[in-house]
Amino acid sequence: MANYLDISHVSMEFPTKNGPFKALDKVNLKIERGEFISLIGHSGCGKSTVLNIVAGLHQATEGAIILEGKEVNQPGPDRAVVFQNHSLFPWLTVYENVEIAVKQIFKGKKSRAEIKQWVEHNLQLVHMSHALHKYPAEISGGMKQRVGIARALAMEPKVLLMDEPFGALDALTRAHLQDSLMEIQAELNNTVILITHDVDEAVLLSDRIVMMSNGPAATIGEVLHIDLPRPRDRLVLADSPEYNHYRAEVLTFLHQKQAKPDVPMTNKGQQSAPENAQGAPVKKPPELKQVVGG
Ligand SMILES: Nc1ncnc2c1ncn2[C@@H]1O[C@H](COP(=O)(O)OP(=O)(O)OP(=O)(O)O)[C@@H](O)[C@H]1O
Repeated sequence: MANYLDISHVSMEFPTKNGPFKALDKVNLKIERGEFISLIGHSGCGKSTVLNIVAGLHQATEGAIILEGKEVNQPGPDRAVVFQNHSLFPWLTVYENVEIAVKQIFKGKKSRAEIKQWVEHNLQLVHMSHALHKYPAEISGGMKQRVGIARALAMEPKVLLMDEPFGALDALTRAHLQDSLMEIQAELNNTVILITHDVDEAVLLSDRIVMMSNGPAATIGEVLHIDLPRPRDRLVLADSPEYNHYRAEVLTFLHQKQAKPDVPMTNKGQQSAPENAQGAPVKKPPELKQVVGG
């Protein structure tokens, strides 16, 4: 079905002590059911703001979010969010962290046995069945992120919103989670908006990559359709001319069309990270956020 989710003429102005700051200007994006969309752009361009508006956490100054024909302007279980820093309750086990969301959503609709089965099924999807009774402090960062994804999936949201869900993970764990996400996507066909700074991640996972211009008053610069057959295998794709063409298109957008000065500062006062030879951000202290580059 076309236009499952419509981000329609969305502008956002934040009040600041120096007067209003226009972060977004007329962002327009129509997303089909089951589409996997990545949002990419330089640090501070407004990706999280777009996601937070879709999630209902921010109110757009202008425009609207229409989901299945209805305007949404507050948070709801139809839009589950997975953040970069897993948000598990430390006093609950892996199982209980998912169960709490499932009980909230399916109260009165699923029996106790069905709830148990559903929680276990979703944890199985993210390969966490072996750790049901562990506490967050007893599992790795990658595992916590898996649990966060299971919790979001278990809510059966209409749209899954992911804000750099793998940003804090090492490259190998990140690759495993990307593969898991592709498997899950093949099975469930979720509608997903993913924010990422990782060009390879965007090309590997997406049906479309939405590239945002630099702020202030950021908007959608270009949209790239990724017409690679699924299932996608990162090793096969590494040698694929099509894959490398898409990758080059995104890099050209970011580093030529929307190039930033050598040492960019966002208006959050954060300095960008240096990149390695592949254009991936180099690991840096946790207080600095990773960026695509400058
Ligand atoms: N509550 C706020 N008040 C004032 N300005 C804000 C607020 N939230 C975000 N901004 C500004 O809006 C712009 C977009 O921020 P946003 O966090 O959406 O960018 P981003 O692309 O997600 O950045 P990053 O990639 O670094 O996470 C930035 O200039 C930011 O400083």
